[in-house]
Amino acid sequence: MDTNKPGLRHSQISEEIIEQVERQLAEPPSLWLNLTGAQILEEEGQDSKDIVLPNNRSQVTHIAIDIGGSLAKILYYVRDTTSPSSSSSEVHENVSDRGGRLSFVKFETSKIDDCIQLMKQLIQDHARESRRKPVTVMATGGGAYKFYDRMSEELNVEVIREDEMECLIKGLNYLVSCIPGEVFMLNPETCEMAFEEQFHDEKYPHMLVNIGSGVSILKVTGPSKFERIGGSSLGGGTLWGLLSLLTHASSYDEMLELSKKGDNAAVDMLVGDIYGENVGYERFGLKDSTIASSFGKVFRENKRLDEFLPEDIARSLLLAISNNIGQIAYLHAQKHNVKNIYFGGSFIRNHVQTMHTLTYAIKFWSNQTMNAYFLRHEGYLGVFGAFLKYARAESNVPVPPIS
Ligand SMILES: Nc1ncnc2c1ncn2[C@@H]1O[C@H](COP(=O)(O)OP(=O)(O)OP(=O)(O)O)[C@@H](O)[C@H]1O
Ligand SMILES: CC(C)(CO)[C@@H](O)C(=O)NCCC(=O)O
Repeated sequence: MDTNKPGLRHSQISEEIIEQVERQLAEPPSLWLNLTGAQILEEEGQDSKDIVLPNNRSQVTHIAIDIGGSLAKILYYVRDTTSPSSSSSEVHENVSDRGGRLSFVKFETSKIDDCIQLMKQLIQDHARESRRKPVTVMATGGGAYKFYDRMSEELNVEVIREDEMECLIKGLNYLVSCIPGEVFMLNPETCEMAFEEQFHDEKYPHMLVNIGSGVSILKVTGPSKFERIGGSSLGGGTLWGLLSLLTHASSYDEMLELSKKGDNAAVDMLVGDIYGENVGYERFGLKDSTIASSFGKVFRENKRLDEFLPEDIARSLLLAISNNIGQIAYLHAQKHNVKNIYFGGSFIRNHVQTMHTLTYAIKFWSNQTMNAYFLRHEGYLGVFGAFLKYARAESNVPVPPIS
């Protein structure tokens, strides 16, 4: 393990591995649930631009939504007639016992109209069969309160609100315990993913660092026992907002793409910029290539914004925010005596550089004693938790029990 302090200018990650990992994590896969188990369905994911609505053999029976400050995440449950292991033409007779598919879609919260429209369509398709029980919508996140009246009126169904932190923890604990292949670690040297069935003996306590618009840090001591031990307003919304001011990128993914090509040393002040090239402050583990001050070089360069490369700015800001969150996470874990840290929230977007920075920070500061874990459905913990609360109460949704 490299002993350099986090915040190094470059990380030696092979392009090939980055591509490999990011291809594998491109979009959150659908899940299949039935009474005896749950699994990830490895197939093309969906984005709001190419949503495939269920066909008429299937029924959307449950919808959950998590409306945050930046993104609204929808999950819909389709009681399907085909099992994942059968060919698409094979139809099972006893449909109600077969289980069903959970699909995940996200929208920008600013496009809440489109989001409500999608739910409306799913509900209307379901309602065509008058004998069916009406769909109930489970809503969480701040928007469950902000848009409650609108959703109730426009959807014309019961909307049940659930606390966002409770939902996050329910979703996390279920995904970790019940979905094989959901949780992974990143090798801090090579960035290869490591999937293991059992990462650690002690299930509790663990910590969730949820990086959404802002950051919430939760200590979890039991399946539904947790406390919010910290937070930070420097989160995903900060990166998204500042990069939309400072670069021409029009989407979050474009910003992440830019950051891959940048050299943050063009804007960050490195230890070597202060001590002299090839001279560091080794006595305290500060190499010449360590970032001494994020964006610290900008002022003395005396250049206009358009004279800096957007790629360099994107990389610098992503590193600054990820390092800061990694360090706060470590400090909270140390203070609360927690070894295993799960990182969630859409900020991560399964982006290798971000996961690497977080992993590196945790490993370095804890002297290798703490672990950083990531999840394939990182941005969907809350919406999944909201669904589980309802599914549990409803006997007709086959959800395998938590192990
Ligand atoms: N397609 C995207 N568009 C915009 N932001 C994205 C996208 N994908 C990932 N992000 C990042 O994810 C962040 C939002 O994460 P998430 O959905 O977990 O939080 P939220 O629920 O909106 O926020 P909060 O919980 O703080 O209310 C954004 O601020 C941005 O940094
Ligand atoms: C306000 C919430 C909880 C909304 O999800 C989130 O954005 C957050 O945790 N923000 C950080 C607030 C703080 O602790 O400084």
